[in-house]
Order: sequence, then structure tokens, then C-alpha cells
Amino acid sequence: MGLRLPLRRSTSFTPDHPALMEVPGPAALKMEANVLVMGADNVGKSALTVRFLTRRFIGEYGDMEFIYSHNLTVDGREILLHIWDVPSSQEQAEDGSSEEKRIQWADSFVLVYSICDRASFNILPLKVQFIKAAKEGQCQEKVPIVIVGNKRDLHHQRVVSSEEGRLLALSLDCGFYEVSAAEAYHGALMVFHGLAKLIPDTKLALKKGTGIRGIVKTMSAVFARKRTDSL
Ligand SMILES: Nc1nc2c(ncn2[C@@H]2O[C@H](COP(=O)(O)OP(=O)(O)OP(=O)(O)O)[C@@H](O)[C@H]2O)c(=O)[nH]1
Repeated sequence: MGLRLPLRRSTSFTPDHPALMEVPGPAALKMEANVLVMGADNVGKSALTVRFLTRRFIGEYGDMEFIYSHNLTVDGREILLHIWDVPSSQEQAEDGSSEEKRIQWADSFVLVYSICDRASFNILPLKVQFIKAAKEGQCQEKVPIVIVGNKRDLHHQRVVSSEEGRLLALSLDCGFYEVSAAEAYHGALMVFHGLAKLIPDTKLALKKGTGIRGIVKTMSAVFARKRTDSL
């Protein structure tokens, strides 16, 4: 079965946090990277993504699936991020092979859990293992992954401590952030900025020149290989 490519949206962006205001010099490199946002249902994957893209929290996000394209300047590198936010209803309706294909498409990963939902935290080690296994052999470099504990504003409902989150991320060799997509834009910005910093130049350079055509090409390659395998 094929993987449905979601709609695509572009956004423009100018960081306003002083630490993030970097003026790219004339030699700034223009690069691209694919980001997959993953996690259990209801943890705030869409809220975090939309907060980063639009600075807004709109409360309810429905089940629409998009790949958003968004420019970010990090360490003098201008990076066009293609961010794929997959609703959990979509994931549940698929077989595991679709998730694997999305992982192949992605260069970097945001794994979200809710600090109020222990089960959403407990699934993370397996997810990270699955990603690392799927990406192994493709490159020697470490896979860029950040773990994000969301809903930090809900103190009274907290069941996963900050320390547990930090320790898990450390043990899995991932970045770590605790944020509230509902309360602030800055946390969401730090998540995607931090992830972009983890993506090595070599990986970005390889993606140079890929946009929607590159995504379609990647998908076609995956499916062509699959069809050949099954002959
Ligand atoms: N209090 C609080 N609520 C949040 C936060 N982030 C998201 N929510 C709420 O949590 C619910 C789920 O948010 P979504 O962004 O749709 O979560 P999702 O992980 O994309 O959900 P799926 O569609 O199940 O994949 C919504 O009611 C949001 O308003 C947060 O930081 N704090």
C-alpha cells in the first residue's frame, strides 16, 4: 500500500529572540532538511508545530495532515525545513510500513510527549530505537532527534518530572526541551532551532535543491524499490 503525501504549506518567519537573530553573511548556505513530528495522540504535536510556524495557539487542530515549509537561519545557515505533522488518527489507520517510509523521508525528528501522560513518555525509547534502526547504514552521523515534554503549564496534572525527561533524553543521546505550546512561542522556537543545530552540514548539503519534487522523488524511490522487491 502506498503512502499518501499530505498537503503542503509555506510559511515565512523572522525570529525575534535576540539569541536567534542572526544575519547570514554573503557566504550563507541555503539548505533543506525534512523534519518528522512524532508522538502519541493528544500530546500537542500540532499545537507545537503551529506555534512554531505562526506563533499562535489556536486550541483545536483537527485531523488535517500537512508538510509545512519554513525558513530558519541557524549558525549562519539558512535552512528550509519541511515539517511533517502526522495526526495520530492517521497513524492508527495505517500499517507500520507507512511510519517506516516517513522515517526514511525524514532527516531529523521531534518526539513529543505530554508531561501529564505517562504512557506517551513510556513509548519514546522504542520510537527512538525504531528510528535509529531504520536510519542505520544510511549514514555514519548521529540521527538528529529532540525529545519534547509538552503541556508544562499543567503543573497540577504532571506525572512525568523534568528530571525523568532530561535523563531519558541523555540516555538516548537526544536533545531535550520542556515546553508549553499553549503558553509561549519561545519554547517551540527553541525546539526547532535546537533540532536544526543538530543537523550536520553534510546531511543538509545532500538535501540541497529538494523541495516538493525531492519529496515526491524520495517517495517514488521508496515505492519503486518496494514494487521491485515484491516482484
Ligand atoms: N494545556 C495545554 N494544552 C495543550 C498544549 N498543547 C496542546 N494542548 C491541547 O491538547 C490537545 C491536543 O493537541 P494537538 O496539538 O491536537 O495534539 P496532537 O498530538 O497533534 O494530537 P493528535 O491529533 O491526536 O495526533 C488540544 O486540545 C490542545 O489544545 C499545552 O501546551 N498546554
